[in-house]
Amino acid sequence: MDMQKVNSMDFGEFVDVFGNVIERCPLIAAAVWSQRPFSDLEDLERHFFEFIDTLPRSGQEGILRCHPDLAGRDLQRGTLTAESQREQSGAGLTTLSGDERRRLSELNARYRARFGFSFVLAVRLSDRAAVPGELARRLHQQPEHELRTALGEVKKIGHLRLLDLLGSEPARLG
Ligand SMILES: NC(=O)NC1=NC(=O)NC1=O
Repeated sequence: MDMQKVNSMDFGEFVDVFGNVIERCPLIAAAVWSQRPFSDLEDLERHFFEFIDTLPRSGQEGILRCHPDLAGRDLQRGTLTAESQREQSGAGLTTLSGDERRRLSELNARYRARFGFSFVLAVRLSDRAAVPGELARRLHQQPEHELRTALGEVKKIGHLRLLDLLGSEPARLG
């Protein structure tokens, strides 16, 4: 998909395509649409990220709460969004042992109790073996620092999803 196509989308099309770039936060795409035209993927992405950065803390925490837990209830129930399903199964989170799932669930609960939002990690850039360790490490971060770290992961997920959507056009030979 090229930027000319993106810039010609009406509101409904734009939110249909980009509404889940930030997990379960179509509001962000709905807001960013009015910033068109976008010069390229980086420009489009910058608008998504500026929206997140300029939210009050409560809004930023709300974005984190919209993310389904890793190997959590949504995955068990099959209620993940298509993007999350691909990411979580791609990272091997659908084939955890009972013990691994219980450990992750217990760590997630401790993390949520401490910070008031879910643990978010761009699992396409990680793997199932690293998740518990990363969660345990971040569990001890200071809240202000962890909020920034978690939002950084949201942006990594968003960047990869935008690449999936806009990808690099097949090189035009000649
Ligand atoms: N809580 C999460 O980190 N969720 C997710 N990370 C991903 O990369 N995809 C998800 O659904």
